Amino acid sequence: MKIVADENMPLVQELFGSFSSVVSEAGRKINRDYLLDADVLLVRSVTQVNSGLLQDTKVKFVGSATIGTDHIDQAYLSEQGIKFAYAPGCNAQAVAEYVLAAIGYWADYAHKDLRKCKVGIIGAGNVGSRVTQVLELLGIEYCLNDPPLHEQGDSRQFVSLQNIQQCDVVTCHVPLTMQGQHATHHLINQQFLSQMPPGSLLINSSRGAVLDNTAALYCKQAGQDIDFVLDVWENEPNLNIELLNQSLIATPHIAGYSQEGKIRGTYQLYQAVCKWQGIEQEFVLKDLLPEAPKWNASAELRSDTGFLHQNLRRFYDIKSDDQRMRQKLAQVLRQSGATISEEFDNLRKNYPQRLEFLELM
Ligand SMILES: NC(=O)C1=CN([C@@H]2O[C@H](COP(=O)(O)OP(=O)(O)OC[C@H]3O[C@@H](n4cnc5c(N)ncnc54)[C@H](O)[C@@H]3O)[C@@H](O)[C@H]2O)C=CC1
Ligand SMILES: O=C(O)C(=O)[C@H](O)COP(=O)(O)O
Repeated sequence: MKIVADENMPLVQELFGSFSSVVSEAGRKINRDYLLDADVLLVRSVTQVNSGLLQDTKVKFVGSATIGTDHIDQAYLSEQGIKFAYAPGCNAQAVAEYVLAAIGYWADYAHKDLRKCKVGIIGAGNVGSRVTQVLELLGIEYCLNDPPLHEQGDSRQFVSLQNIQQCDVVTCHVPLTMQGQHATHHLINQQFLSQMPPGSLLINSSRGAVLDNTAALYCKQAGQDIDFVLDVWENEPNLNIELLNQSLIATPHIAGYSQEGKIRGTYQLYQAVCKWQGIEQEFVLKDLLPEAPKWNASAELRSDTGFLHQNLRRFYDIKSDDQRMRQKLAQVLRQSGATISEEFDNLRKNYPQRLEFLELM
């Protein structure tokens, strides 16, 4: 068996090497030439998997070590009888910790008392649910919006998007969908943004196009008093620098980039390939995950979340990710040579080790 894999996937050789040859390559460079004699293709979100990539190849299994699957033409794979697997929930905790760090930084920056704030969560799946766990841990009020789950009979209480947009903090945890009754493309649009109260915060760590980036820039340029924490951008990796400049926190699509999240992603695909091939698994996940110091959000923190940012930053300092991105992209703009897109990808490829720090169920 021959596997072609994104070079940003950890442990591929270790997990698959005993029963397959493995070729690793930068995700954006994987093209049909790499795949002509490949049986399995393992990608991350930067490789568009469709007929243009797979036609006339013998690939029979595609795996994406990610939660989001908007880069995969699943209808084509199904038509061609190509098996598909992804990694639901693999890095959900990392995103929830990113959101907590963003809220903590904003509260510190804007002198907000989080005990008097309400967080509106759009999308109550793996990530959104972990965000609720984190907020409950800290005694911070929240509400949920998820029409598909509500229609499926989920027993949790849900509110309308109109209620969400009145919250002090809005955080998006939906897939990017272009069609259908609940399509999420530009879900956060000019109308939504205009209804957000002065001094509120919008966090987008889902997909760039869930937020209309042009509308977001317009509202800031028009002087609207809302803050943005943006991890994902329309037209990645060629993001809108002016929107970055207008954001409180800007990061290069790394909300899910904990070591554990990346390892779980590869491991979930290892499990899927072993099942597909009838191979007995040699490895167990817990033996692959790093030891990490855990933060016990003590009771007193529940009473005074004012120290949230100061307490959190020793585990994850979101502002350092923001500063690194701004410095690197500013260098690009000053010098010829590298491009914004190349630097965006470099920031992700060379992202420093980050370990998960919360004990969630
Ligand atoms: N920035 C990053 O590094 C990461 C980003 N993501 C993104 O976050 C998204 C969510 O991740 P999970 O929560 O694990 O996915 P999930 O599939 O567990 O949950 C998504 C939820 O969104 C809901 N939903 C769909 N359309 C909606 C709409 N129009 N309004 C409200 N809710 C809607 C679904 O019913 C579902 O409950 C992923 O699809 C991915 O695009 C995920 C991991 C890392
Ligand atoms: O899992 C997802 O969905 C994500 O957004 C990942 O953080 C994407 O990471 P890459 O696949 O782009 O490395």
